[in-house]
Amino acid sequence: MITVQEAEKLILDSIGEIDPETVAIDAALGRCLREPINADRALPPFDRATMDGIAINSSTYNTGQRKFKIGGTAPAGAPQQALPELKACLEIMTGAPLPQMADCVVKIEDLEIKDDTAILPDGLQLDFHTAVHAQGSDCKSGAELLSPNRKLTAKEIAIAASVGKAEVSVSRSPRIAIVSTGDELVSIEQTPEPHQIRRSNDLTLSTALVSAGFPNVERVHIPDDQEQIETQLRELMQRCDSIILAGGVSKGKYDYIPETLAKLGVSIRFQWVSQRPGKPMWYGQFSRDGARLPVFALPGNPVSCFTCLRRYVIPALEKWIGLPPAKPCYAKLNHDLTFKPELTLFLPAVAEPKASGELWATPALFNTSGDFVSVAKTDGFIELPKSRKIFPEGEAFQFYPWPI
Ligand SMILES: Nc1nc2c(c(=O)[nH]1)N[C@H]1C(S)=C(S)[C@@H](COP(=O)(O)OP(=O)(O)OC[C@H]3O[C@@H](n4cnc5c(N)ncnc54)[C@H](O)[C@@H]3O)O[C@H]1N2
Ligand code: MOO
Ligand SMILES: [Mg+2]
Repeated sequence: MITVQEAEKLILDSIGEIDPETVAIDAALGRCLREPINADRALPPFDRATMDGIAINSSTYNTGQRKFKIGGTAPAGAPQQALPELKACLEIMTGAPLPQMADCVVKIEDLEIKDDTAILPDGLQLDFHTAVHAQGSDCKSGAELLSPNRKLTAKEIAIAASVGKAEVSVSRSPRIAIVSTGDELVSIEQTPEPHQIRRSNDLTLSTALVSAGFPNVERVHIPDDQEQIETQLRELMQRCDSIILAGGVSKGKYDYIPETLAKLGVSIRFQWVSQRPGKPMWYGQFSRDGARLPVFALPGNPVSCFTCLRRYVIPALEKWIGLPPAKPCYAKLNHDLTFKPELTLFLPAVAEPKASGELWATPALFNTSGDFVSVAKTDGFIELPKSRKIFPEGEAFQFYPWPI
C-alpha cells in the first residue's frame, strides 16, 4: 500500500500536456491558454482624457490665466485635434485623445462656462497629465500581457479582446467517460426495490467535473457482468481521452474492474492507498496514437469517490490541460481529534472564515463513507497526515474545498 503523497506523485508525474486547439475568444472561458498574448500597440494607444471637461495647457493656467476661449469639442472616437493656440481650450470628453498643445484636463465640476469661454477658479492643482491616462503607461507595444498556461477568466478575455485576438490557442478539452458499475444501482427515474439504490456517484462526478472546468463528460452505467464491462470499456477507450470509474474496484467477487482494465491493456500505476476514505483506489494509463491516457478507478462508496475525485483526479486533469498546481488552502481545526489507524484521514468539514482572516474547520460527524447525507452539509475536507494520531484544536491543516 502506498501513501497519499506517493499516489499523488505517481499520478502527476505520469501526466503530460494535452494538445492545443484554436477556439473563438467568446468560447474560451475557463480554458487554459497555450500561447502568449502580446500588446499589438501601446496601451492606452494615445493620451486619453479621464474626465469630461476642458483640455488646456497647464502652464497657461499656472502663469495666471483664468479665462480660456473654447475652440471646439473633442469627443471620444474622433481623431486627435489641437488647441487653436496655447491660451485656448477644447471641450473634451472622457476617452478622447488629448489635443496637441494641451497637456491636462480640467473636469467640468471645477469650472464655469459662459458663452464660448471657460472660467477657471484660483487654486486648481493642474500639472502635466492631470486627468490624462498617458499613452503606453499601462504597457508598451509588444509587451507580453498574458503568458501561456493560465486559465482564461473574464479578466484575461478582456485583455485578449483588447489586443485583437478573435481566436486563441487553448488546451483541448478532454473527452471524459464516467463509468458506474453495480447490479444494485438503478436510474434516478426508477422506483428502487428494497434491495436496490438509485445511482448518484456518476452524476456527482460528472457535475463536479463540469463545475471544475471539464464540460466534455458522458456517463455510462454497466451491470456487474465482466463481458459487458470489457466490451463497453474497450469501446470507451477508442473514443474517450480519460475514463473515471466508480465502484467495483475492491475485493468483492464482483469487483471486476482492476482485472478487466489489465486485460484491456491499461497498465496499472498503483492500487491501494493508505487513506480513509478511498483505500481501494486504482490508477493506470493506456496508450492511443502515442498519447498516454489516464484511467482512474475510484472506490464506489459515495464519499470515497467524491473525495478521490477532488484530491487526485481534478488536480491531474488540471495539470493535463496545462494549468499550474492550485495554491493550497489551510484551515484550523475547531476541536481536538484523535485518529489511530495508520491512514491519512480526509475529514469532511464545515469551513468558517473568521474576521481575523483565518479559516476554521469543524469536522462533520458522519457514519461511513456511504454517508453522503452528512457530506452535503460540509464545504470540503481537511487532510490529517497518517504520521500522527493526535490533532489538537487550533492547528492548521490543508483544506480542500468541494467542487461547487
Ligand atoms: N474485504 C474488503 N472489502 C472492502 C474493502 C477492503 O479493503 N476489503 N474496502 C472497502 C472500501 S474502503 C470501499 S470504499 C469499498 C469500495 O468498493 P468498490 O469500489 O468495490 O465499490 P462497490 O462494491 O461497487 O460499491 C461500494 C458501495 O458504493 C455504492 N455505490 C457504488 N456505485 C454507486 C453509485 N454510482 N451511486 C451510488 N452508490 C454507489 C454501492 O452500492 C456500495 O454500497 O469496498 C469496501 N469493501
Ligand atoms: O475507504 Mo472506503 O473508501 O471507506 O469506503
Ligand atoms: Mg465492491
